[in-house]
Amino acid sequence: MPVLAEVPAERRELAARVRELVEEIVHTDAPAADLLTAAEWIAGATALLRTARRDRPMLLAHDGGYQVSMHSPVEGPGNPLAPPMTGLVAADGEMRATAVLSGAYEGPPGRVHGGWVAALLDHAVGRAVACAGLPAMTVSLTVDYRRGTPYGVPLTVRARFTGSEGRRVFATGEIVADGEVTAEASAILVAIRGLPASTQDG
Ligand SMILES: CCCCCCCCCCCCCCCC(=O)SCCNC(=O)CCNC(=O)[C@H](O)C(C)(C)COP(=O)(O)OP(=O)(O)OC[C@H]1O[C@@H](n2cnc3c(N)ncnc32)[C@H](O)[C@@H]1OP(=O)(O)O
Repeated sequence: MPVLAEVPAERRELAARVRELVEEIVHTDAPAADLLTAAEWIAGATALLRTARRDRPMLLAHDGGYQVSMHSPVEGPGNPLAPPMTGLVAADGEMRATAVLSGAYEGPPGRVHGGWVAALLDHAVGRAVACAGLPAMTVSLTVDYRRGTPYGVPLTVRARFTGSEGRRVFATGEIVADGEVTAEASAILVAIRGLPASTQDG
């Protein structure tokens, strides 16, 4: 699988602008005519991109010294669905990254939707075990929501490999906002044979 030397700046830029767009869509009180005008502009941009559509998303690129899944919906700097994760550090079975989620991720009022909290943690445990040399898929994820996870502020996402038994791989993780743990996870993953060695990089 080819790995790009870096995330193309234009892809990062496009995804960032779409994230802003999504945030404004959920906050705007613009009149109906302006909503329709914006919808037409967006349709134009979509049509432009569709003229050069790939069959599959482009996957891996280097970013800040690490291989990232460029279009992952959680960490991907090129995917506007992803918050994304930044400042990734992953080595020896431990990972840490930062994510800032906008109001577009709201679940309970003023707080991040629990499904997105779980997505961050699922991704984090996958990252942690991959950088322990055991690329694996989650088969069980238990999340304890300790307090509301705020949006609009930096969240520290951490996870670590805690052991393995046969093909089962174990990991824990947590999200920290303003020095307080908001959610904790424990996960069981199953090691996948035959994944490319690149997925074992930090
Ligand atoms: C690629 C990009 C790279 C980018 C650069 C690197 C970045 C790298 C980080 C990326 C991070 C991504 C993070 C994404 C995180 C997801 O999104 S993971 C996706 C969500 N998970 C899935 O889709 C998995 C769905 N499940 C499956 O496909 C199948 O269960 C699996 C995983 C293939 C395993 O099936 P299987 O091979 O038939 O194995 P099976 O015999 O059922 O189970 C194996 C063992 O696990 C146990 N087990 C199975 N299920 C359970 C369970 N629920 N509870 C407890 N034990 C269980 C079994 O009892 C068995 O134990 P033993 O008998 O061996 O002791």
